[in-house]
Formats: sequence, structure tokens, C-alpha cells
Amino acid sequence: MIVTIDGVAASGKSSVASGVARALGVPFVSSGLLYRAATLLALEAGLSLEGAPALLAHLEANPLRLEPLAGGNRVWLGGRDLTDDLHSSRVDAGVSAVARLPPVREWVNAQLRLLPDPFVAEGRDMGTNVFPHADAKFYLTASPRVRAERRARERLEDVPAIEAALVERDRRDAGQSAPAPDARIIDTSALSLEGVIGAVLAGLPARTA
Ligand SMILES: Nc1ncnc2c1ncn2[C@@H]1O[C@H](COP(=O)(O)OP(=O)(O)OP(=O)(O)O)[C@@H](O)[C@H]1O
Ligand SMILES: Nc1ccn([C@@H]2O[C@H](COP(=O)(O)O)[C@@H](O)[C@H]2O)c(=O)n1
Repeated sequence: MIVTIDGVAASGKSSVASGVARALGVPFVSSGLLYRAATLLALEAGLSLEGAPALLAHLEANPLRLEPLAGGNRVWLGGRDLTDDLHSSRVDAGVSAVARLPPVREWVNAQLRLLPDPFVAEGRDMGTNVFPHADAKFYLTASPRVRAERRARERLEDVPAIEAALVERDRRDAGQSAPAPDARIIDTSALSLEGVIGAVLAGLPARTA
């Protein structure tokens, strides 16, 4: 059983995927962490974020491992846990350029497709491209202001600056982020986190829930 939860930046994908996965007793998979980790490695190595061959060679020489734990995903580079360094503003600003590179997308998707199901996968193209045969698909949206206000509770930045960065990231990600034709679209602007998790669980086919 595979459930996909895609959506725009900071729409609640990982929080919702985690809650749904916990309710179903399965792991969740955060695909964005692999793009973020590839970006961090490129930044640390001083590589261009647009140079696919050098970046891919660096990723192949420095294998990353996504650990889809039920309580939260982690990304490892050998014995180094990168997870806590993946949500910086520096990575946020660079990740869309890295994610646009077709060889990087193939590298991420190959890793995701090796994971044994069942799981809940969240990202941008889980329902369209990576798991088109998923049992249930959802796409989360919320207004930029609401998303920025939620994120401001986690970060020491002001709401207008966060909102501008989110809108810009959505613009850069637009080419790889779209609802699957068979996805249910949920506008979470006026919903609590528990409300969104409940809406997803209520939208699952009977054999999945
Ligand atoms: N419906 C909701 N009501 C209130 N807060 C929410 C809701 N959904 C998510 N949040 C909060 O919004 C913030 C962003 O959520 P989350 O990190 O899950 O989004 P995301 O889509 O995975 O983000 P990103 O695209 O940056 O990885 C978190 O602080 C989360 O707790
Ligand atoms: N399926 C995906 C998932 C993510 N991306 C890119 O990674 C960035 C970070 O993802 P978050 O879910 O952590 O926000 C995102 O902005 C995209 O550039 C992707 O392309 N496809």
C-alpha cells in the first residue's frame, strides 16, 4: 500500500504524512530530504548547483542514505547524520536549482523506488511521477501567508520574509510540482493539523484505511 502526499512548500506535507503514517502503522518517506541533502553536499563542496555532471559524480562518491523512520526521516552520509542541517535558509534557497537537474531527479527516484512498501510518501511528484500506481493520492495547498505564519513559529525570521521565500520556491518548483489528475486537493488554510490528517484518513480507500 502506497499513499502519496504532495503539495506546495510548507503546506504541511511532512507533518501530515507523519500523522497519517502513524495512524496506519507504516513508515513515511520524505523525498525532499534527499534533494536537500544533495544541495548541502554541493554547497559544502563548493560545487555549482547547476552543474549536473560534477554534482552527480560527487553524490556517487558520497552515497547518501534516507532512513524512513516512523517518527521522522533521517539522512545519513556514512556515519554522519545530516538531518539537522537540511532545513537552513541556505539549503532552502539552493534546493530548487538542484532539484531541477534531471540526473539528480533520477538519482533520487531510483532510491525511492527501492523502498519496500507499505509507506506514505511526501514531496512534489510522488503521485505523478514516482508512484503513479499509488493506492491513494493527496495534494496539499494553503495560502502563502498562512504557510509563512506557521513556519515563523519554527524559525527566527519575520513572516513577510518567509512568505516571499516560499512564493519564490513554489515558482522555481512549479515544473516538478503538480497534483496528479487522480489526487484529492486539500486546502489546509483553515484546517488544524489534526483536521488535515483526519481528512486524508477519511479519503483513503477502505482496503487501505
Ligand atoms: N494544518 C495545519 N495547521 C497548523 N499548523 C500546521 C498545519 N500543517 C502544518 N503545520 C505546521 O506548519 C509547519 C510546516 O509544516 P511541514 O514542515 O509539515 O510542511 P512541509 O510541506 O513538509 O514543508 P517543506 O515543503 O518546507 O518541507 C510546521 O510547523 C507544521 O507543524
Ligand atoms: N518530490 C520532490 C520533493 C522535493 N523536491 C525539491 O526539494 C525541495 C525541498 O523539499 P521539501 O519537501 O523539503 O520542501 C523542494 O523545494 C523541491 O525543490 C522536489 O523537487 N521533488
